[in-house]
Amino acid sequence: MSLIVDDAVLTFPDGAGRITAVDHVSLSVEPGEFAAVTGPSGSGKSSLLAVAGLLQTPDSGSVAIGGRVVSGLSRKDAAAVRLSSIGFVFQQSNLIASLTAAEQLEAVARLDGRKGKAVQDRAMELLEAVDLKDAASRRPAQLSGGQRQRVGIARALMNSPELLLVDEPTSALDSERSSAVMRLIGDVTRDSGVATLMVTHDLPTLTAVDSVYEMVDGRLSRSERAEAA
Ligand SMILES: Nc1ncnc2c1ncn2[C@@H]1O[C@H](COP(=O)(O)OP(=O)(O)OP(=O)(O)O)[C@@H](O)[C@H]1O
Repeated sequence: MSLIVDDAVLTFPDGAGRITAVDHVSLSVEPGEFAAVTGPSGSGKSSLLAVAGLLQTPDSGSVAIGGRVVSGLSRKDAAAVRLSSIGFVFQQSNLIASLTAAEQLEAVARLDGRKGKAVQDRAMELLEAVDLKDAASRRPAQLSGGQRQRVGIARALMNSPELLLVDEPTSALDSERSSAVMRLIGDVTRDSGVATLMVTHDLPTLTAVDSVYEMVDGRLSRSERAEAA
């Protein structure tokens, strides 16, 4: 299994008490599996992604990536795991305005201490996978919203992560572009063997996913929609 969340609990201070954002959640995602979590606003979806992405340490329970328990690491070690093993795709593509599409990807490798021809080749290979090879030298202002999101997806795969975490990737896109981005995430998940966990409100596009979970009040359950998807 690429991702195993085991009985995770995450609480936040709330006035005199605490609010339970993630309530005894267990979940596993296999290599090449595209799993989606839906649920109402405030149900804990982003908190679950933050736990899986080592941005929040659970109060109890554990997170394992590629068979290694990674919850409870020091900040420095958690940052190293994030860089080497986890790709993030956000609601907005969060690209750097001054860099070309290829440079956005190369910058990630540089953070990991890698540069040169192998890195440039990997960036071009990924831009080709998201159908943007011809746009490699364009800057974000010269790309459409959907193209920017595709650069963001390619960038998240640059360090060949075991786990891809995706937060509402289509909230800024119209329905046609949303479907294309979903299909693309499904394709790269299967082709690269990464385990993908996505949070979304975007129910119509869930046909592209392998498994669907629903989060309500911090608790996660397998959705009946999984059968339909
Ligand atoms: N940093 C924080 N401090 C305090 N409370 C928080 C914090 N982050 C989230 N919460 C609370 O935890 C609960 C779950 O929030 P979360 O953002 O995970 O939900 P969500 O399902 O992702 O919502 P949305 O769909 O609106 O993004 C909410 O009650 C929220 O107010």
